[in-house]
Amino acid sequence: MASEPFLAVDHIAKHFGGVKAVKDVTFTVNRGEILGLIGPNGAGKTTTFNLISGLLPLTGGEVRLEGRRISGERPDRIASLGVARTFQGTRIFPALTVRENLETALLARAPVGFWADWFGLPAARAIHAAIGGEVTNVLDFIGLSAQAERIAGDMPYAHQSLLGVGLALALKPRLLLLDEPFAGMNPNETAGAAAMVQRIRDSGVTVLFVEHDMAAVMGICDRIVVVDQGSKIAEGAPAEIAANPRVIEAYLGSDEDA
Ligand SMILES: Nc1ncnc2c1ncn2[C@@H]1O[C@H](COP(=O)(O)OP(=O)(O)OP(=O)(O)O)[C@@H](O)[C@H]1O
Repeated sequence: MASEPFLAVDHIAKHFGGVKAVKDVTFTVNRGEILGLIGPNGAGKTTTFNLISGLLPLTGGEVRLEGRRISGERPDRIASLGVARTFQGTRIFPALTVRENLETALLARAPVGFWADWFGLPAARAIHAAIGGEVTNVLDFIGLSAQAERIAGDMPYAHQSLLGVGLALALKPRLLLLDEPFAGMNPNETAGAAAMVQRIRDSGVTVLFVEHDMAAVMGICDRIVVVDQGSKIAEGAPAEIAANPRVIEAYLGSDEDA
């Protein structure tokens, strides 16, 4: 029998009452690849992310990470197994600085109790010192070192989006789900963020991402899965997808301008 794929999305379905947001979608993600999940508005992409990360219960099917069923587990459990994600519109702490955002994410992961932290016990100090180094690394990785002391909510959206990626990276994931990482970015920012996604993959993290910027998707994905109206309509290398008549029709038949 072939060995289990890194991530197996196996006949998943999600119905919201009468709305079949995801009907019967199956695909796999190989370890170390960048897989793009694309499709017109309302195709079911974000719902698929929510099913993989455990934010929503499945109506049918299952999701496995290295052969182990993760669907049905709580989102924090799935995160602790190495699956981190970002959100459309970002979920940063807008009143905190960039550094404080990352410290908060790293502290949430570290085994330090609230009271030990509060009283500045030596163990907590040691953890803070370790976290300082990690914050520096993540800041460097997401290209926000110069913005470390800025209030996150005051930054342009593109920078907030990078910080969202940093918060996910702070969890030291093996699989990173990025929901529209290039939204609201100009071409220069998109190029920088695309290079960052490739660096993330090169550091050993498998990446699954949803994105509307077709040039960026075509440029950095190893493979692409296309969904439309809750169903998978195509899967393949970027060049195959770009030439696929069903994909072209799905996009031309929608209001999508991407
Ligand atoms: N909580 C919900 N309750 C009811 N319907 C929902 C819910 N979430 C999503 N839907 C519906 O499910 C379908 C798929 O939505 P989803 O957000 O997954 O699409 P998407 O491909 O991510 O779209 P977009 O590109 O616009 O973000 C849509 O018809 C949407 O209206």
